[in-house]
Amino acid sequence: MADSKELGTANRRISVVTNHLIPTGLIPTRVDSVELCSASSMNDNYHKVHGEVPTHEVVWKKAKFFGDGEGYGDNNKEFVDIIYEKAVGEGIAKITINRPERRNAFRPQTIKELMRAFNDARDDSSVGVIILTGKGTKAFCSGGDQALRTQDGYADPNDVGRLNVLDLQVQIRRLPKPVIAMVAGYAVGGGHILHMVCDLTIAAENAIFGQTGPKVGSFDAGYGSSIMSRLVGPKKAREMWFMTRFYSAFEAEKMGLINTVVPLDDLEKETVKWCREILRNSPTAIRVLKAALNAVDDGHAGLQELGGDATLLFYGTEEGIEGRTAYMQRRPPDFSKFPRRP
Ligand SMILES: CC(C)(COP(=O)(O)OP(=O)(O)OC[C@H]1O[C@@H](n2cnc3c(N)ncnc32)[C@H](O)[C@@H]1OP(=O)(O)O)[C@@H](O)C(=O)NCCC(=O)NCCSC(=O)CCC(=O)c1ccccc1C(=O)O
Repeated sequence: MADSKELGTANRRISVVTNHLIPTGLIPTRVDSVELCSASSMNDNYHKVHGEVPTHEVVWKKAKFFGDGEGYGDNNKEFVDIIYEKAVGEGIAKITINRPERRNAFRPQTIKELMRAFNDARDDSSVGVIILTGKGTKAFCSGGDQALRTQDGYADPNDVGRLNVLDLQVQIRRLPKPVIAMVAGYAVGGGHILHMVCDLTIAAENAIFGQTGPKVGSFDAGYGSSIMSRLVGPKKAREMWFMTRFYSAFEAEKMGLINTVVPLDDLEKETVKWCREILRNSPTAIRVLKAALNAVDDGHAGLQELGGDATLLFYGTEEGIEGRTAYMQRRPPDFSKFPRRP
């Protein structure tokens, strides 16, 4: 009779073969592949060296602003629409939309606060991963607050119409750290788009995904259409937008819209585990990969982000330093010792 190690090896081989044979999208379910190839059954040096991801309880603390906090002082008690926290002793920031009575619908004020928090998390070099979530278990976010919708966007306190969520989408997309959407309950309308622009989505079993725009006289012809098409394919994206149906977490996972589904009670624990797993890896590698994964879709802006990372790395090389030093010393640079690599 085969021992568990042999079974594990056999399962892995079957998994490799089947994953090659079955076109992506037709692989039955995540559960099948996990059964075939469980990481815990792997006994190779890679797993011995890196070990298990720690699962101890995370401790959240209201975030102190890393920089000047733009008038928000040392803590964020002035935030009204969001809660901004950082994990004690680990590089995780958590930003929570805090309008549960409105299913976490956003208004211009919400977006402004979210942008301030994301900006701080970007600037704080102790932060490596950011979680975006909604307060409570009923909704991640239900999109723009329809009660405030005017003829030119969503009314701010001065009655000026704004669609500033579009700026937030760009900010998340360009932020050089992974942003993880942690979704319980509804992620619909503009809330659905917010999870799509995040790098990863971890959903609770009660999560529901969908676009409602064409029912309420709205649409997102920007990232909300193009990124969706990339995630689920052009046909399914048309279905989501044209039909305005809602999809369960399991359907969303099957469609490639999200990364994984976990029991509601485990949502934060699992999300933090994913954060810790990412945080063990090279921040520069993650940064460049995020830029690279977005580059083609984001056109010139995507190229600029990736190109900026190349410059950032080049500044740290002897070759880059020689150029600057020569300028400061008023002499021609000597690049002769630097290889012209094949
Ligand atoms: C989310 C629901 C399906 C949840 O249903 P249910 O659990 O039964 O709760 P309700 O009783 O409906 O809601 C409780 C309470 O919350 C209020 N509420 C919920 N959602 C909103 C909202 N979006 N705006 C305002 N208020 C909301 C609801 O009225 C209730 O209040 P009471 O006072 O207790 O009655 C369901 O709530 C639902 O369908 N919600 C609306 C979903 C929706 O259509 N959202 C708007 C989609 S359009 C959009 O988001 C555009 C956003 C945008 O800014 C944009 C514009 C242009 C380009 C791009 C974008 C973009 O990307 O975002």
